Amino acid sequence: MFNNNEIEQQVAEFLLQIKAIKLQPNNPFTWASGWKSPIYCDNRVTLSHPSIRTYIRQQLAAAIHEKFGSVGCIAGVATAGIPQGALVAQDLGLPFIYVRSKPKDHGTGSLIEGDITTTTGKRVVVIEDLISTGKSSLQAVDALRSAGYEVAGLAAIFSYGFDVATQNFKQANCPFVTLSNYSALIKYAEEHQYIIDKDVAVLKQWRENPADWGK
Ligand SMILES: O=P(O)(O)OC[C@H]1O[C@H](OP(=O)(O)OP(=O)(O)O)[C@H](O)[C@@H]1O
Ligand SMILES: O=C(O)c1cc(=O)[nH]c(=O)[nH]1
Repeated sequence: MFNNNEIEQQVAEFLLQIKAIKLQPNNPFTWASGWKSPIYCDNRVTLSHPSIRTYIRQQLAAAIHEKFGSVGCIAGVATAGIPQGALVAQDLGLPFIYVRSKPKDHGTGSLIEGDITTTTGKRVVVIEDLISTGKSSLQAVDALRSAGYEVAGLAAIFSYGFDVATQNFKQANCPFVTLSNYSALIKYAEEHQYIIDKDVAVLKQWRENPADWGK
């Protein structure tokens, strides 16, 4: 049974354990959106830990089954969604394709890579590693729809839970599910002394207005 709370906490614990969560209040990260941030969640690190990537793969597969039912294809969002998506596709025995952020500028010039000519498997679930604003995810969703796919929804490992992302997904009419999220992460990190009070204060201030923080 897909149990959200338990999974949220377990994934948060894994991310903290393997130092995939990085805090740099004095040397902020720049995100894909251009936002500055004191925190970075590097889900790519999970790939280097076989038992953790297995857990994530299995939970993503279970979430897809529960939330989106029967699907014919898995699509990864380049680049961090590619390995996660390929693992999930393997788990489910489904075809796999991936969507680049822009068309390749040589060779085939493809935006979507893989066999997109099959008429079966046109109901696809998109795999992303992380949702901040949701822009990268939804760009991939658009590309797939333009190529004739029916996007059942998107599954990601982690979301910051920003309103802007919720609105963007709603506007795009694309349901999504994530294994863990920022509030579960902070709860676990505070309870288990992964962050010091000074950083908790910075994160609280950042979370109030992430788009303008550090500018
Ligand atoms: O929700 P958004 O505001 O779009 O941000 C999230 C995106 O940012 C990261 O990708 P990045 O652009 O860093 O590229 P990568 O996957 O190639 O590392 C992440 O993997 C998501 O795709
Ligand atoms: O928004 C992003 O670019 C981003 C944030 C984050 O915490 N981790 C990541 O991989 N990308």
